[in-house]
Amino acid sequence: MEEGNTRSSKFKRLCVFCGSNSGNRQVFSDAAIELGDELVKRKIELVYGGGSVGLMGLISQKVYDGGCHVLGVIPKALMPLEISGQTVGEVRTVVDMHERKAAMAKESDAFIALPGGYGTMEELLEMITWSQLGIHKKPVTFHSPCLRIIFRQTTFPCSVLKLSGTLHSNTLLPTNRLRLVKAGIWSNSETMLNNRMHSEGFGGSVKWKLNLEQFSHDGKKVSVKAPVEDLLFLLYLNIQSTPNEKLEDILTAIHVIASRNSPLPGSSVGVWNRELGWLLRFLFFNMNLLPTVAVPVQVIVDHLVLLCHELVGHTMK
Ligand SMILES: CC(C)=CCNc1ncnc2c1ncn2[C@@H]1O[C@H](COP(=O)(O)O)[C@@H](O)[C@H]1O
Repeated sequence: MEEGNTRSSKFKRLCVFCGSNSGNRQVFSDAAIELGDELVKRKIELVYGGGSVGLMGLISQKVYDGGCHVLGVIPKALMPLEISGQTVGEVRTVVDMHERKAAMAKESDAFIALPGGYGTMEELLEMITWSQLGIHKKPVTFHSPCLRIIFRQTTFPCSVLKLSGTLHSNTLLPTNRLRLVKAGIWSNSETMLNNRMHSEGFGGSVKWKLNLEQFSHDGKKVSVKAPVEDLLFLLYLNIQSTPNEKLEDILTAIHVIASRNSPLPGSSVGVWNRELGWLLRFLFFNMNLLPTVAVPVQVIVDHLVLLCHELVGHTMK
């Protein structure tokens, strides 16, 4: 809901993981400032790692200047100004990095990662792991508006995504593999987060999941109830390995779905339709830039057919 320049959000406090450096490209700083603006617009409080270095400093200053509460959680060892700089807003001192992460997780409703290095990646992956273990049930994602930029210009999410390649060694259960590749494809991080909340039963019942019992990988049948976004993300990861004629079919199918606007009452199909439209554009822009995950093309096509039937079936009722 929008009121002038202010939007409401179901998230009160968001934890942002990001680089302690600004990187060598303006787009990273822009992304931090842009996300800071989004939080202010939505009156969402920030939880972050404290200090004023790098992207952490940029986003915390932006949110603080915008009048929203900022909580910086900083280990004693990083407290000296010459290490981390001045923290704006509330400062919570903790004993070590472990306690910091636990505090950041406890204080937040969701997690978003901006570009960063090892620290950011470690924090992001730990939150995904905790989600996998059921330690928390909060959404975890990348700040999607800069996803395209990140794909083009850093190896960070590519590294995360490449981890999803472990699916081939069966060390990741299909359900957890899907959790790992949750990085947003949407134009709007919050839509993505809301959908995660939605599909995981927060703030509403589970309404829109595909039953992937027909999913066959390496000759094995798996049984997964997956939100549509997971399927689309798999598609997105694999589109590069899809032969052109199939690709055209897929994109046409997506377009047909995207042009439908008659969701079931109370369902999130309307949201999906909009997001599918965005996906279409995104796919065209990024087709050649994506890491390949060698899921057989036929599996993806089968999924998509299933997806079309499900979506069309539901939207036409
Ligand atoms: C000793 C030193 C170089 C300190 C730099 N100053 C820092 N101050 C506060 N948190 C930090 C600092 N460096 C890394 N971090 C932690 O690591 C994450 C970012 O690491 P990175 O830049 O992506 O890899 C941050 O979210 C934060 O939790």
